[in-house]
Amino acid sequence: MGDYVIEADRLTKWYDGNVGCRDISLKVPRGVVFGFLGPNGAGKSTFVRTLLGLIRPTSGTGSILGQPIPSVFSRDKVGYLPELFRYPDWMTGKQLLKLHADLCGVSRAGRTKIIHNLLERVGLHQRGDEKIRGYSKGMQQRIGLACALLGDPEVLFLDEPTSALDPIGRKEVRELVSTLQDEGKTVFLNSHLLSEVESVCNHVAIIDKGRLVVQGDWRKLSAVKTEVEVTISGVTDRFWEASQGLVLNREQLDQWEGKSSWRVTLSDDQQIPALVSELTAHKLEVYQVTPKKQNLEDIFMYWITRKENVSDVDHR
Ligand SMILES: Nc1ncnc2c1ncn2[C@@H]1O[C@H](COP(=O)(O)OP(=O)(O)OP(=O)(O)O)[C@@H](O)[C@H]1O
Repeated sequence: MGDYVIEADRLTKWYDGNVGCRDISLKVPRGVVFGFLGPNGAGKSTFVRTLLGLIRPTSGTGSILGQPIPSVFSRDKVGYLPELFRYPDWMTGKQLLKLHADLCGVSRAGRTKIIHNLLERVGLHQRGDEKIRGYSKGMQQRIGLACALLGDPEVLFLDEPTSALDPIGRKEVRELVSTLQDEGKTVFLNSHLLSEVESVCNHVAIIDKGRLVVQGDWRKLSAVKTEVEVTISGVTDRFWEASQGLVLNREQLDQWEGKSSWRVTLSDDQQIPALVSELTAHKLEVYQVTPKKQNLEDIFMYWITRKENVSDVDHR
């Protein structure tokens, strides 16, 4: 089996002439948490459902765990939490898990313990005997997560796993995802919550209007110039003129008691020492030099709002 757990080659799905996802090629290495991102309607769920064999691709190919899709073998080792799910609400949480255990062939021996552990894992251990109709949305999402984990899958597809959860629940699911990764599982995570994706994923793919825009380690996808906040005193126009080659742009943020703070744009972070040297060479008093850290949201917005779509494929 290759190093890639999920592979797609130009996977395409059209719905009656409307694009669902188009020409998406990607490779997900084993053991990573892979963030699959895109605005509403970008084609994330379509891509996942196509990979899972729930809908037929119009063209292109894919494989999970080395098995071409759709494959019964790979489904056996895959857990899936769909975005829109509805469970029989007359069942209790435990009954639902027993039903799913039957469906995915979990052996009867040890089943009670497995279900008990799963309920504990998703924070529902005291609510397993209650009917699902009495569950809150967040509890329904937790029981869905437990269903996805039944059968101890090697690969998990989680479509918006925290959309109904409160901040505590989100933190718990983040921790659960990290634990799953520690156990060697591969997690394919669709989410709009970029701050969450940022904290659990290194690898991401961003799609828009059905097409892949970019993929790779999100910290390396930054194509935005470096921004630095500086607080100085004694700055003159002469200084800015002298540093034209270095400072690509500047914006004054504040001014008080002879000091001023600026947001300065440099071509990259290698230029920060040069900026500091330039400031001191001009005998300016430097109170603060703080590079602005880019978060996943900055990077997402950059790639989604830029004019031309360029694929930067990085499978490391
Ligand atoms: N069953 C369907 N029939 C027709 N069009 C569909 C169907 N499912 C999705 N689409 C269309 O395909 C496109 C991609 O939808 P999809 O649900 O895959 O996007 P998404 O990125 O998962 O969106 P969201 O973040 O809002 O869940 C949208 O234009 C959507 O309207």
